[in-house]
Amino acid sequence: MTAITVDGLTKKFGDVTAVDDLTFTVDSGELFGLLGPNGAGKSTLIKMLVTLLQPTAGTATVDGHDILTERGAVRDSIGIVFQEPALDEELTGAENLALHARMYGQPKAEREQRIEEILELVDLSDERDDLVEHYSGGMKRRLEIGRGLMHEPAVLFLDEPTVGLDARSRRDTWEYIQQMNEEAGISIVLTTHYIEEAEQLCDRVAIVDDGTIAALDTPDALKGSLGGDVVTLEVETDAAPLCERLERESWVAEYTETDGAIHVTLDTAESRVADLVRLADAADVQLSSIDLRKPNLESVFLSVTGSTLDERNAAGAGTGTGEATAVGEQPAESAEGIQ
Ligand SMILES: Nc1ncnc2c1ncn2[C@@H]1O[C@H](COP(=O)(O)OP(=O)(O)OP(=O)(O)O)[C@@H](O)[C@H]1O
Repeated sequence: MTAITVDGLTKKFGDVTAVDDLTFTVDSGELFGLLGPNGAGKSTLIKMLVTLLQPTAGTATVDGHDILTERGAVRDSIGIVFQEPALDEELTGAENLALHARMYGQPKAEREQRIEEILELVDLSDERDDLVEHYSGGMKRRLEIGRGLMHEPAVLFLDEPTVGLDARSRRDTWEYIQQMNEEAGISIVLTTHYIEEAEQLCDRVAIVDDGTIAALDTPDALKGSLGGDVVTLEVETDAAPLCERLERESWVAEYTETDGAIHVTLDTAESRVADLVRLADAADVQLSSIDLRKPNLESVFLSVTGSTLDERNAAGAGTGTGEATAVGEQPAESAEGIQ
């Protein structure tokens, strides 16, 4: 089943094309990541999918409902957690969830049971009656994610779910996101500019750059597209005899020789290090060091966009809107509020 279909979706702001003719699908139950630098167009895409922004062209369906013609049904089937915190700090955790449930018109009995389930899911049962102002950053984020799940949406949108969190809270939040995806079977679309987040968490990742999708696949397939791991052998003597032997090995995808080193591309390099050392011995070539590098999404980003994500983030700083629309604060183009 398909959770989301995106068909030629485009958004222009004056001369700026924030989202440029995107077409892709998200499967039901999938944890789908939009990875890209600040200003790539991720938030704009999400805002169109959750019906907060009107597309310039194209359309999409969410849980089978068209974002242009069935806005109410789309809104009933989604949960949203934006970058900007949208909790009432002067209420307790449980009260924040109750407020949300009342807005969705959940009956009291159902609401109370759901609040306890959600608090347990995000591990905040013991803090249910503490004021949110006393929560840590990670706890607030967990409560927000839980709140997005209160009305049992089919699809949950998370815009930069771990931005501003320390490394420990980030990892904890990843665990909760994964748990919700697996246990509640909910489809999740998240945006991130953290390589590791996309790599660790997502079933499939779309690399978004300048409003377009530069690559889309599972993290493993994206990394695999680079042709394998790279082992760099630094040599103290003439490399030629070793190159001759590498030429004959079927498990060597390719090798390049630079000054004092041979870079060998191959699959599952860790299982071939001993073979490489043996070949060097047999060729009578002295090695001074061996370095093994696995491709990561950073190298994929570099390969498909021509620059690193950090370079793009630095260049894009100030070009993005820098803020997400908080829940309830819809832009002028949106006719109705959304919670
Ligand atoms: N309301 C707006 N008016 C004019 N330009 C906008 C508006 N919203 C976004 N943009 C522009 O559209 C482009 C994409 O911005 P968007 O916020 O979608 O990127 P992003 O990938 O989500 O980055 P960030 O995480 O920094 O928000 C940027 O060039 C941005 O300046």
